[in-house]
Amino acid sequence: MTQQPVPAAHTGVKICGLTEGAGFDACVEHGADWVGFVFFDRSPRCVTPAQARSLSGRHAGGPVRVGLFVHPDDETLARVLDGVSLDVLQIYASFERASDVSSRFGVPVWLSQPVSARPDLPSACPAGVERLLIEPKPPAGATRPGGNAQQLDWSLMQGWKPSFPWMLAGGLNPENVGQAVTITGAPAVDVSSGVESAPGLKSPEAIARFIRNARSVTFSA
Ligand SMILES: O=C(O)c1ccccc1N[C@@H]1O[C@H](COP(=O)(O)O)[C@@H](O)[C@H]1O
Repeated sequence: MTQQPVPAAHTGVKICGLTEGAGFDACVEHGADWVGFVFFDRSPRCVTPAQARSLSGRHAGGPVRVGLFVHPDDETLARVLDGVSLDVLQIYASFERASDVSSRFGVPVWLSQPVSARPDLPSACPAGVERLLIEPKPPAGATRPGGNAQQLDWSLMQGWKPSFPWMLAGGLNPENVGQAVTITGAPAVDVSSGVESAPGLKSPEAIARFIRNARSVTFSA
């Protein structure tokens, strides 16, 4: 029997930390799969629910809207969800809290998994969590757990083949994303600092190049 070619799937791309219209428009124009809004007041990308709603309203449809939260309490999640419609909650929390948020709010939850050595790579995804984000542990003295333009040692991930959905983040940019995908086999990538012209300000040109370069690498579906 003749072997059928395996269709190539494209690498999923999330552009995180949108704060203004030109960056959001570039995500839509160049076909980002997800856009992220940061609800963490120590980030230069922090937005209010009203700002996120206004950006979202620029285009019907378009990328899936992800809200990013750091150890959020229920009140914060409820207040933000009251102000803007989000499709996914990306959180920094324990496995238990992530499962709890998923069942309380009925919105898909993604959970950050900080990694600095191979044993940190998770072998399972907690119940109710849709996807794990693999990113480096923050540097000593960091004021936020992500968005620090810090790169993971991708070689740690060679041969790691999880059976659950995951995404690679940390220090990615248009120049290194192709190599990151090739080495790690990441089905999806997430970027913030690497597509900015200044902290909190996205570069439409860098967004276009990041998406193009991430998708220039194909993997077997
Ligand atoms: O972007 C932020 O400011 C941020 C704040 C707090 C937690 C996470 C944050 N960002 C996340 O980290 C990844 C990687 O960022 P970078 O590309 O290295 O700057 C980013 O994509 C967000 O998911």
